[in-house]
Amino acid sequence: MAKLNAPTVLKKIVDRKVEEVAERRDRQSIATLKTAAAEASPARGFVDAIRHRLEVGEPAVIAEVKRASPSKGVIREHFVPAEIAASYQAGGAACLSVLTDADFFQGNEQYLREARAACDLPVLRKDFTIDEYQIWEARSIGADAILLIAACLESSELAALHECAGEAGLDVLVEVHTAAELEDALALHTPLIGINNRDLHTFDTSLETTLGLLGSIPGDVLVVTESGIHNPEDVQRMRSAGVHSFLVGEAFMRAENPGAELERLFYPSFTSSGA
Ligand SMILES: O=C(O)c1ccccc1NCC(=O)[C@H](O)[C@H](O)COP(=O)(O)O
Repeated sequence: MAKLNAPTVLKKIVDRKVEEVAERRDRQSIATLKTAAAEASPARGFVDAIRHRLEVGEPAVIAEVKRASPSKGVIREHFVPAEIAASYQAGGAACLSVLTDADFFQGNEQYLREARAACDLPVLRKDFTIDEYQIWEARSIGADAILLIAACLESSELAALHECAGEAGLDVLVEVHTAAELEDALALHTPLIGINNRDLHTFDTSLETTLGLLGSIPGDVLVVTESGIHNPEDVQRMRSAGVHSFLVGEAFMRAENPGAELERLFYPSFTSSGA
C-alpha cells in the first residue's frame, strides 16, 4: 500500500486492514473461502439493478447500512440491519451497501448476511479491500459486489483486485475522488464508477467533486455520486447535472425510518409531505 504516505485516518484504516487480513488468513485459508464462495447463494446483479432503474427513468439509490464512521462517530443507536434492509427495499432502494469494517465503522460480516436475507436487493460489501483474500471472503458471506477505493490502491493493485472480483463473480464499484484516481478507474473499462464527494484524508465533503469529474467520464459508464447527499435539493442538483445514481448513508441512518427518508428524498411525489 505504498500509495498512502501521509498519516491520515485512511492510512490508519488501511494499515489496520493489512494486519486484519493477515490474522484472518491464519484462521481460515483462502482455499476454504473459495469453496464457501462457490457454495454461496448466487450473486444478485448489482450493476444490472442500477442500470434497470436508470432505464425506467428512476433514480438508482444504493442505500447504506452504517452504524458509525470515523468522521461522524456513532450515527445510529437503534441498529437492526434486517429491519433497515426491509425498510430500504420498501422505500425504493435499488441496492444496499453494508459496512463490514469493525474497527472504524462498527460493522460486521453478520450485518451483511442479515441485511441480504431480509430483502431481494443486491448488496455491496463496503469495506477497505486491499487483498484478494477479502474478495473471496465477500462472496463467501453472500456479497454481490465490492468496493474498490482508488485512493488506497496503486493502479496495478486496483487492476488485479478488479480482475479477481470478476473471477469471484462479484460486481465492483470503483470509487474515485480525484482526476488521477479517475484515470486509474477508466483504464479498467469498468461499468460502474463512484465519485466520492468526501475526501477520505480530510473528510471535507463537497458535491462539487462529482460535478468537477463528471465531464471526464464516457457516457456509457454508470456514475454514482457518493457521500454528502442530505436533502431533496442535493438530489435535484445532481439529477440536473445528469447524475441519477446515489450512494447515501448518514441522511438515512439518522432518520427514525430509513426507508421513509429515502422515499422523501428520492420519490417526493409518493410521500404525503411532497404531495
Ligand atoms: O465517512 C467517513 O468518515 C469515512 C472515513 C474514512 C473512509 C471512508 C469513510 N466513509 C465512507 C463513505 O464515503 C460513506 O460511508 C458513503 O459514501 C456514504 O456517505 P454519507 O451519505 O455521507 O454517509
